[in-house]
Amino acid sequence: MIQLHDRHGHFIRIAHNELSVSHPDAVKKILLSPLRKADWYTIIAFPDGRYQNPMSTTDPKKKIERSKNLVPGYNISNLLQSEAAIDDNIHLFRSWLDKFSANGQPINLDQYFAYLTNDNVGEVVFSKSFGFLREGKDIGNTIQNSLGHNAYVAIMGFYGWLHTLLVGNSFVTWLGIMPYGHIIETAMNSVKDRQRNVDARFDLMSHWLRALDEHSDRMSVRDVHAAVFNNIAAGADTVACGLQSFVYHMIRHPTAWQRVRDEIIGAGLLDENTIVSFTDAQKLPYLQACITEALRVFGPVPMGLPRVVGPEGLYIGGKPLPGGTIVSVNPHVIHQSKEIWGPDAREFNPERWLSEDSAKMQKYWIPFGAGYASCPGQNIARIELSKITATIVRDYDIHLVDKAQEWKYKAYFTVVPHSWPVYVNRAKSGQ
Ligand code: HEM
Repeated sequence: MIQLHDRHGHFIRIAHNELSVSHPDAVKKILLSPLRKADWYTIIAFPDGRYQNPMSTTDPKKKIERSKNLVPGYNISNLLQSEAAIDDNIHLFRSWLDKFSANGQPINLDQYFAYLTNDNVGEVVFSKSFGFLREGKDIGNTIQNSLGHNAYVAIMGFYGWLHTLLVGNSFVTWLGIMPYGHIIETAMNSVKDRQRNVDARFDLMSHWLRALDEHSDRMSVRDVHAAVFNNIAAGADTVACGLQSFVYHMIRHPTAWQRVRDEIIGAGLLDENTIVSFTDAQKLPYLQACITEALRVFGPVPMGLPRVVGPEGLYIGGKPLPGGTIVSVNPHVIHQSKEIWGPDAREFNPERWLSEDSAKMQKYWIPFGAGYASCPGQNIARIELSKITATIVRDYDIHLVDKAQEWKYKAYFTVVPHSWPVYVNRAKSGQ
């Protein structure tokens, strides 16, 4: 899509009634305005159409109404109640890195990042890890299957009727034959357990069950189930990709790696028995610039976010777009635009975020989308990315097994990189 825009300009017709738009005004005129989401989103009602949720709801007003019951849980101070549980998972993750470091064997970080982010999302949403890190394996092939789910959603969203016929119906849900096994089972059991003890911990589910208690007129237990599915589905691959992008680009820029380590040492965050806290990691401007740049140069969502032009039509860059046209804004396309970012748009350059122009650039930085439909989980992502990257850079040296090897990736609604094995070594303390 990036190459097509390079060759043919701001507007690429990608279906009979759909345009991919790369014009700099697209963020403001498409994502930041209250245009209806395209029908593709209706597939997000998983496992079937009874489980409507904010993402599957295309009408902006109804979407905002649905989100209202769920959003208070996502504020930072609530989320930080799960920080100790995230720390426990990062300790487990480090014990795997230490094992590979000790035996000198290469590690596929994509797998271990996926275990870590799945276990973290379990903790944040319903105070339960899925146990991937404890076992050091993809229990029941769940993560592999979720990749199939990711591909299915990206494609079948365009064939809603076929999806309903094949799997998106209550009969198939009742049969219980879909391959989400371990994740859905753990999630459903947790909702059931928690309904007996709403106050077990201050996690997202406790907020949602309390909202259900207070507003049973505008919410049902199915809304809670849908929110749990949705957050688990949206909250692991994405953060894992962000972590991969950070490490992959930083090990190719060793001076940036060292500069972050120096920043951490300079801030006195030297105790290797502790995981760097979110509060401390936030105070490291160069680390934050590197995370921001990793999400820009290769962010987790490479698919267009489609909206429908209202009946009055829309002008973008002087081009008239008739009412009913589907217009989509692809974060990868916007993030690679030389018109927006300059000639080094396709290079990893964290310094751009420390320049005077960074505030102007921020409005084109859309890894989490933008506007009324943007990612509600971005604070969770920021907490995880800040803590995990700071701890890894402080504690490890990482090298590609084959310096010339580029990663490979599978791109659906989210993109999942793989095949870039590395050696990890414990860093000498304070260097
Ligand atoms: C770096 C990590 C992440 C990125 C880049 C990301 C990006 C996105 C994007 C682009 C969307 C769709 C916006 C649209 O349709 O216009 C989205 C939606 C969503 N994300 Fe994230 N996300 C991340 C992490 C998370 C996490 C950690 C969670 C929760 C645990 C989460 C939960 C959700 C949910 C529930 C939706 C659908 C919400 C709605 O439409 O109201 N995301 N995310």
